[in-house]
Amino acid sequence: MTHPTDPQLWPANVSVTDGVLDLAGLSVTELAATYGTPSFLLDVADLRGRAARYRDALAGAFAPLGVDVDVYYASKAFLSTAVARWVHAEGLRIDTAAHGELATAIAAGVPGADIGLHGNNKSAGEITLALEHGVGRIVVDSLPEIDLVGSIAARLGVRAPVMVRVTTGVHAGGHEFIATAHEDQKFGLSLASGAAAQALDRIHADDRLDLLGLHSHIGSQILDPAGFGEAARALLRLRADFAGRTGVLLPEMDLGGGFGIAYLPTERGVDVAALATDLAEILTAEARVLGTPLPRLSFEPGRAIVGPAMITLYTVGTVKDVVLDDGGTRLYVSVDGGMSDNIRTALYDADYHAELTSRSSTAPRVRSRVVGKHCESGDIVVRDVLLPADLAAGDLLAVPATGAYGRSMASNYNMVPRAGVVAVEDGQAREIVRRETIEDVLALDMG
Ligand SMILES: Cc1ncc(COP(=O)(O)O)c(C=O)c1O
Ligand SMILES: N[C@@H](CCCC[NH3+])C(=O)O
Repeated sequence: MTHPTDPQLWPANVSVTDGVLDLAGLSVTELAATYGTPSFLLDVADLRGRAARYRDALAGAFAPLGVDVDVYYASKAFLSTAVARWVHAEGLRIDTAAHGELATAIAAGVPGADIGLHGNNKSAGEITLALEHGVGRIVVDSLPEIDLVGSIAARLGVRAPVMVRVTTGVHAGGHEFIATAHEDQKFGLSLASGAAAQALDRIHADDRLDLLGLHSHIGSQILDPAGFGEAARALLRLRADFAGRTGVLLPEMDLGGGFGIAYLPTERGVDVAALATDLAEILTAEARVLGTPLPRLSFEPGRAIVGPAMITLYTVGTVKDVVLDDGGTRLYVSVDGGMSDNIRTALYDADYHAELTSRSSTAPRVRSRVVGKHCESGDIVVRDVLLPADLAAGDLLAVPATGAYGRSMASNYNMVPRAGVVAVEDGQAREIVRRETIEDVLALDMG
């Protein structure tokens, strides 16, 4: 059994007394009574600590080289105005990829200069909103987008700061659906086909655009850091080629996000300090070969900042023993949420862990599966976990490491209201995203 205090898997401020989990000074039994379940519970100090550690590790590794580093929080992992303010206060900027994320960052009071805009199919409305708010950069993802951004900038009378997202051919990431830099997928401009160089030339020749540099995001939930170095070297070479052609040495380079975290007691997340130190060496060596100084760098971690800072709290309902082909049994533990608050298990075969957190149990641990309440047999939250055999309706189960791509990918499947997010700090809790009600769901029905 893993005791829920392993900081790789659980938020930093958890403890367990008589089997009851306490998060930042409040027990999950009190939190469930006040806010209901399923709920996402956020350890605010843990979130802020991770943001600060990423900033310090990445900036610290490059400071001795005289290279400045910006860290953008990839808000697709999870965003609310409170989270935007907290991570911004820790020195992170905000990376957005659609209207809602951009609007939330703006509503949080994050200055435009500290916001970036991504997307493979940005609308004219999104680009206009970004430029009206003076975003620090728009990451161009296709050739047609160059003219779209240019024409909107001209209409607004501004010069648009842009980067070019380069598909480097590096294959990385936890699942095919979340690898983003191989050739046959929708993101970016290919290095191999020459599309990236063509984009650079076009932007360079366009007075409406200010070309800041190159961007690469190779994938998500990456546990082997080698791909970052490979992609970075490819970008430095492209930058040197461009400088050779035009005499312009691009000032910035973004190496994206994708830093993997632990989802199981046996896993370890990426050691960002070690990764940053290795990367600093790789980039220094490559820059020496190319004879070019290093650019200002940026990174876009999402999952690694918010993922481990949240847990999902569920109430157990039906529990049944199912006989398997091998003659053994599996305990099917149904909870009051499921694929509507965590689609990752169904979508990526993702693994999660779960613990009973509302009482202690001396019952033997048995092979179990935590499933949701939706009308799909694939509605699985935790595929394989050992749970006490005496689990019963009314028990509280917690699933750790659900802060990233849980609430942000939540749905109303079966017309369930989406779970809220409760932020806890120093014994105080408040909902930062309100739990939806049936009235919210019905309100969209126009009759
Ligand atoms: C462009 C871009 N930047 C950053 C991220 C953040 O990734 P992660 O949450 O894996 O750190 C993503 C998602 O993978 C992305 O597409
Ligand atoms: N949603 C994915 C990550 C995609 C990241 C966006 N490029 C996940 O849950 O792992």
